[in-house]
Amino acid sequence: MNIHFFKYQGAGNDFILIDNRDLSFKYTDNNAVLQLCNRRFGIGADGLMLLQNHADYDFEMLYFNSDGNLGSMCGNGGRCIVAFAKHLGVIDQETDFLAVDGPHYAKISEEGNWVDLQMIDIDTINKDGDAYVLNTGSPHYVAEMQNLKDYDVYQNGKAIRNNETYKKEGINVNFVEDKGDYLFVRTFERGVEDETYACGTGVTAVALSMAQHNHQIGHIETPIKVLGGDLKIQFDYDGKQFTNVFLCGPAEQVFEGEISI
Ligand SMILES: N[C@H](CCC[C@H](N)C(=O)O)C(=O)O
Repeated sequence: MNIHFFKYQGAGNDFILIDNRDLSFKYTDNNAVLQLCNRRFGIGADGLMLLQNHADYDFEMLYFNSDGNLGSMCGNGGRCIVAFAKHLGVIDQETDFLAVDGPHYAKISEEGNWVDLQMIDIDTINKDGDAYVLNTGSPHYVAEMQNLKDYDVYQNGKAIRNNETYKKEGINVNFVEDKGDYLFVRTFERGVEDETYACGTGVTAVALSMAQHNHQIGHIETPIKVLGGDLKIQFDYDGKQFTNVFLCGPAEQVFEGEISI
């Protein structure tokens, strides 16, 4: 099968994008996604997304982790697929599309490389020891620490993701250092089973957890730095519920090509 693909990245979280409105890409076989995402033998990416038609929405997003399995919601992927939809002429500057965790509204800059993506409302944040655990479309564990720059995110993230509590379903593990003006975040992602340069649902989970932790109420804007760049989270918090949650950041097309599998 010959596949025409596009490569996108959002703050260094990188994805293969395929226009599958004609349903020509058959995804019954995990191995195809695994092979395409492989950084040595394929194109290389943290995940693969299909843009498909949907009767009630501008388009539907299907997201696979680089291990070949259908993932839960991917925030940076969501931002990238909005940029891709604009590139294809499927949308203009605003959209309502469908993802695995439900409908999402997003708006995109005129240049097509900055996307504000609305995330699901959140009303439950649990604790695991000192860490926060919540689902922002994907499950996340959030632990605060110092000297995050030098921390072994791979070994420690992997150990938490595979402990007795999380082993079966898996979890994305986020470490956060409060730098005063911004939060510095590093994430070990399930489904990639490695540290990635950014995780959109992860930094969203971090921003909400830190607001609860610091007893912040009202309209909150949280600047975030990750290994691959800068992101911003905006939301309203009344002490119980997080609403109008937006993940804002860059989404860039890197290249396009053909590959046969
Ligand atoms: N990188 C993604 C998260 C992918 C979710 C995946 N790792 C899973 O838990 O299935 C993001 O930007 O939100």
